[in-house]
Amino acid sequence: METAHPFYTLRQQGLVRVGACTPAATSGDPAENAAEAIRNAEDAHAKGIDLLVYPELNLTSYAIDDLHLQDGYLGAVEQGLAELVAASEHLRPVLCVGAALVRNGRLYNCALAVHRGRILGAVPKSFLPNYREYYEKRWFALGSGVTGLEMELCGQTVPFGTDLVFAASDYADFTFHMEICEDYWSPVQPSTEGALAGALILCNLSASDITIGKSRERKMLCAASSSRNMAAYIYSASGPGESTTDLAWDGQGLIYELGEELAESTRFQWNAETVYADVDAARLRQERMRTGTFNDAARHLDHPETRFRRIAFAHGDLGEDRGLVRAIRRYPYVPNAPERLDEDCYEAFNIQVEGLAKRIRAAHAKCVTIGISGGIDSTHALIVAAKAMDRLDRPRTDIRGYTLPGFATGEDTRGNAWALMKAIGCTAEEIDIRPAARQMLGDMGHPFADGEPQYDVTFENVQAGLRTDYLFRLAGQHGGFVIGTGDMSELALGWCTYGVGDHMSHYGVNGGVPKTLIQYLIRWSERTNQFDAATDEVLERILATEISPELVPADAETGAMQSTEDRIGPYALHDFFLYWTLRHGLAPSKIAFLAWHAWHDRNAGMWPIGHADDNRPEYDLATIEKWLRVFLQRYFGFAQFKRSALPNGPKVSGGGALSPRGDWRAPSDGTPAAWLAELDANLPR
Ligand SMILES: Nc1ncnc2c1ncn2[C@@H]1O[C@H](COP(=O)(O)OP(=O)(O)OC[C@H]2O[C@@H]([n+]3cccc(C(=O)O)c3)[C@H](O)[C@@H]2O)[C@@H](O)[C@H]1O
Ligand SMILES: Nc1ncnc2c1ncn2[C@@H]1O[C@H](COP(=O)(O)OP(=O)(O)OP(=O)(O)O)[C@@H](O)[C@H]1O
Ligand SMILES: NC(=O)CC[C@H](N)C(=O)O
Repeated sequence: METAHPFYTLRQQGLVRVGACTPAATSGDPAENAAEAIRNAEDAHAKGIDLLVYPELNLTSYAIDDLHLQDGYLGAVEQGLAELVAASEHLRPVLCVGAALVRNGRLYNCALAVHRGRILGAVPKSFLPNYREYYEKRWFALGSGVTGLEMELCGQTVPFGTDLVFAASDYADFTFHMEICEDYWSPVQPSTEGALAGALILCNLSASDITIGKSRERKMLCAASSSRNMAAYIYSASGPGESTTDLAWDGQGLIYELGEELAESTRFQWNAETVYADVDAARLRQERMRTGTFNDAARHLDHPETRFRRIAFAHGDLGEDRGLVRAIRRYPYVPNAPERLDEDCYEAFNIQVEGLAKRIRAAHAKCVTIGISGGIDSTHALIVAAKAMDRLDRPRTDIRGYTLPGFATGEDTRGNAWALMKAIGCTAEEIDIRPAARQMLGDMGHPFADGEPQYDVTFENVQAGLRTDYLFRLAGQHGGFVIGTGDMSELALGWCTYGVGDHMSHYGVNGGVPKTLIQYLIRWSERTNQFDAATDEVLERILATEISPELVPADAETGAMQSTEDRIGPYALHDFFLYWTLRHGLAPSKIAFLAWHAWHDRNAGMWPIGHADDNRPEYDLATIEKWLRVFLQRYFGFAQFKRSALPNGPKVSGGGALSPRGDWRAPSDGTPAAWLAELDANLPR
């Protein structure tokens, strides 16, 4: 295998490829089960899998009743294990295999970690089911409380106990724990202690007979375990080939991470199957670090890491490019699946409406004022305000919409602004800000006042400032307050005019909504008939218009409007960068790695439902790097002072918010140097 630039390797990015194997079982034949396990391990090796989880007692067989207690049989199990250990010598994955083993005259139902010819440890099952169809206490000794021991196995001295976590010495964040089937049905799950002791990946070797509804129950437990323990959870249940004397087996392999399913096997099939996925162990470590409850829970259980043995092993990763087996959303704030998208939009929209309605009532506002540009942010703020007034049983005329054309306002957007205000039924007015702007620019000695085409930031900010000035004074005049329209993406970038500008308002309804979601919220309001057909028609027109602040006149030769995305980069990428920075704290090079996998091929992966076919860009690594630099410079540098003085507004997304009183606190005089240096050091050149 060829060595790749570290940037392209899973190890560098803190990802570990894990597999759940459902082998073809042969009931009561350890030699054949070992041979099958070796075939599965070789297949996993070829797939580049780092950690492979087999079912409970896969070498021994689970449903063999009193055969478990036959010395002749137990010898065959150890022989099978020895063959697997020998075969593992040249294989990549750590193998989590199940076998019944005798130690000190007691038979234990064990999970063993086997890697490159070494048995790293043996963990006995803590909880033995002995109710309904289960009789495990008839054969096995309880593992609960068994710690600190060793056993002799296949000529090796092997750590034995429920106090083991395994950690690769040459692969950061590759740490795991093993538990066995019933262990995760228990109210006190052994893997919780393993997680608190440092394991990021939790493995469950299971022999769970299938009855109606059991699959859902197992998924629920995987989701809950991975979510509560802030971990990846790999689960493998025995499949066809186990004895069907009284029970049946479906072979269910599952991989979960932080409550979300990454992979699932096909059940009820005779052939072996290994499902696999790349789990983001570094993200899990981050998640624990940023959720104090995880530390508190360790204290609550008297710090399991002081009791656990940490078994080190050298993984021996060769540093090859193994691609990425993991779905990465192009739009982290926009779900791909239609039902999820509708649910998210319903919640987002109602959070905004609820936030504003409460504020209107609390402020005893006679009206609200909004600057209506014909762009999507102010459009969205207006439809949220309309619903808020509806909910308060007040007329929509209590919304005072102002279109405030300046030097660069296009006729189309101005027309859209008017059409929208009419369709919504708010009070609509127009004030030409150009005379006031000319006056101000002249007073300031700006060359534009003398006819020079100097369209600099001052020229822009004078217009943005005057609009805000008008809106605040009009709000005061009419007994109301100003609704801010700026969105979360603009706050991330500091893409607004500070203080006396669109940065300021009395209540910012969109501050918690990223730009990429706003378009979907407007579409959702159309799809779910929140407004009438006339409004929907205007909304469609507005969605079709390119995002532009319209602060600088159109190009004299081409007539092209100033495009926001030409200047600061695509919001699609900025929202991607924002999500992984704000919510997960990932290093910039890791974010570039994920962005490249998500965006470099327009035909790969999913697009959100309804996403236009003719608007499916792709970005190479150089482009991603270019805009990521802009993002880092603005987000960690220049933009924070604007966020530190932010109006109130509701948090909307689980992906974070930028209020200095909420999810994101940072100094207003910071520097992006460390993040830019990390990018320099780790991107391929
Ligand atoms: N850390 C810090 N603490 C305190 N003050 C700091 C500061 N860093 C810069 N400053 C000062 O802040 C000022 C610069 O900030 P600011 O006045 O906001 O102005 P600035 O960010 O330079 O300009 C606003 C930008 O936002 C764009 N914009 C405006 C309006 C709407 C939209 C839109 O598309 O929605 C876009 C516009 O095109 C322009 O590029 C300077 O006077 C600078 O000295
Ligand atoms: N011509 C205009 N008339 C009224 N208000 C305006 C006008 N232009 C800008 N504004 C106000 O300033 C805000 C920021 O304007 P700008 O167009 O620069 O950015 P934007 O983020 O693209 O917003 P939008 O999508 O609402 O246009 C707008 O949301 C709007 O409230
Ligand atoms: N092997 C086991 O521990 C099976 C018990 C488990 N509660 C089940 O329902 O599948």
